[in-house]
This record gives sequence, structure tokens and C-alpha cells, in this order.
Amino acid sequence: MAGKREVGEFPLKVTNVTKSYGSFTAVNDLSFAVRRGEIYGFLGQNGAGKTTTLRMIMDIVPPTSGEVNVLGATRPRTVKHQVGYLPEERGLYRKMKARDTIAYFARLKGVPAGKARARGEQLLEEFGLGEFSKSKIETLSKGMAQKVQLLSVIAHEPDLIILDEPFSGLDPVNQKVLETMILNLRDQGRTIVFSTHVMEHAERLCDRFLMIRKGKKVFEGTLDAARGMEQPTLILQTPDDPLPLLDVPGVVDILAQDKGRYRLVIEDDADRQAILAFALNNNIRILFFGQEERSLHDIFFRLAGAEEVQSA
Ligand SMILES: Nc1ncnc2c1ncn2[C@@H]1O[C@H](COP(=O)(O)OP(=O)(O)OP(=O)(O)O)[C@@H](O)[C@H]1O
Repeated sequence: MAGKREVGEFPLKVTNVTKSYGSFTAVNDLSFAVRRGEIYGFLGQNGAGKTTTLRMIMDIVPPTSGEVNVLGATRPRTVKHQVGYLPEERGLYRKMKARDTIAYFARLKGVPAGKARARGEQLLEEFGLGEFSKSKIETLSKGMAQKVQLLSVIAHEPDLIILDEPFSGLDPVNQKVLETMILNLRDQGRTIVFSTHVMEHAERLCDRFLMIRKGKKVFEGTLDAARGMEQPTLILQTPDDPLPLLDVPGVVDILAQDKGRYRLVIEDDADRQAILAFALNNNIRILFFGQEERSLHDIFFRLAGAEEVQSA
């Protein structure tokens, strides 16, 4: 196992990394840094370049140019044992028992045999698979096998955990279990990076996230920062015509939705009280009035270009 390195604030740094396959650029001059102890979401639609980037981080494919720094090492291969990595393609030895599978991966990462086996038992128990400890992988459901694989990734207690689409293939109950597991790992001081195209997981879990589109970064930061980039909107529900509200300073546009609901696009510093007062003074009856909290899903659609897929 490699000796301890000075990792500093960022256990993972990607600097100006590009990956080309022939004339196709899968990852294009990408830079980002993951802070110690955070949950970092890696978001992008299918084919955006998430897996390619994670494979470069894990030294499975070399970057065409640029630099990856993992736990202080510019040759990620040398610190592989200190990282837990769940690849996109899942696969376990079908004939191996669940406990032995976890122990096997822990041993590969330098954990002594006895401790590795105990860790296998303990993790299976902790995550509701205790009774399947001695079951062969081939007898487990797909979701259960995936859970075993996830436990194999964390069995050697790595500081940096990288999970490629960890939620795919899990039912909602086990997705929740995995969310809790990720939060617990963060609370223990681990750093977790996971890729997903399901915004709800990212919204609930991530301290910060990166959005990429066609291999390029379109956003890196917190959810609040992403929301701050959106023009604020108010939701108004009324049986009356709301268009006179366009006369109020700061109201930019009024978009009709369903059932008498309207979205009022406003300027950042628009006076919300003045808008409401104008409505009341002009006999626009208010059934609902409130600021819209943009979801990560909406932001993703705009930033990550998902509308292109929709209209394709
Ligand atoms: N070995 C390869 N040879 C040629 N093109 C590749 C290769 N690996 C990936 N690509 C291309 O690079 C692009 C990015 O793929 P990647 O798997 O990184 O996307 P992703 O964001 O992980 O998508 P998904 O969510 O579908 O897994 C895709 O267009 C893919 O076809």
C-alpha cells in the first residue's frame, strides 16, 4: 500500500482534462476539485462524459491531456488502494458467498484475512443482508447483489469513495438505504463522489455538484448557487386576468400554466409586496401567491441541455 501523502483540502483534483476518441471529444478541458469530507454529485445526461471522467480519475483510461490528482498523487494508480470505486459495469463472482465477496475485495485492498471476513459479516448485518451472509451471489436478487458490491467498495474503509451511478438498479427502499449509507459515510469524514442523472438523489445528498454537458463543465457549486443563477419566479393562482401585473416595475413576463396558475418572471430586486398590493388593488383575486423554489431537476434541464433530448 502506498504511504500517507499530504492530501490537503482537495482529495480529488481534475485540471484541464480532455479525452478524445479519434476525432470525438468525450471530455473537453474539464477542471474541478472535490473538497475533503463533502458529498460531490457528478451530473450530466447520458453520454455527457461522466463515466469517462471517473475512469480517468481511477487510471483505467489515460487522459489525452490534462492532469488528475487523487489523494495527492498525480499517478492515481499508486493510491488506488486508498480509494473505493464502484464501476458502472457491475460484476461479482457468481459462485462466491456474499460475506466472502466483501472479504475478498477488502483483502485485495490490504485488509488482513480475519478482519476482512469480520467486516463482511458486519456490513451485511448493518445493511439488512445478515441472513444472506453465506448465500452465493447467484442466488441473490440483482438489487441485493448490487448492495453486496457497494459494501465491497467500502469494506477497506477508504477515505475517498467514487460511485458511478450507484442508485441504478436499486428499488426505492434500497435507494433510500444507499442515501443513508452515503450520508453516514460523509458523517464519518469520508469524501464521496457519485454520478447520477437522477436529480432527486443529488438534491437530497450533495454538498456541491458538477454538471457537465457534452464533456464540458456547465456548472460547479452548491444548490443555492445554482438556484441563484435562475431568474426568480412567482407563482400566482387567480380566476382573473393577471396581465395588468405587467405594469408593475420588475415584472418581466407572465406565463400561463394550468388551472388558473401563472408564472411571473421577475427581476431579482422586484418588490414582491408591491406586486401583491397591485393585484389586490386591481381586483385580481389571489388564490395562491408565492415564490417558486427551482428544483435541481429544472436547473439540470436548462443547464445540462436535457431539452435537446426532449425535442430530438
Ligand atoms: N472507448 C470509447 N470509444 C469511443 N467513444 C467512447 C468510448 N468511451 C466512451 N465514449 C463516448 O464518450 C461519450 C461519453 O461517454 P460516457 O460513458 O463517459 O458518458 P456518461 O456521461 O457516463 O453517460 P451514461 O449516463 O449514459 O453512462 C459517449 O458519447 C460515448 O459514446
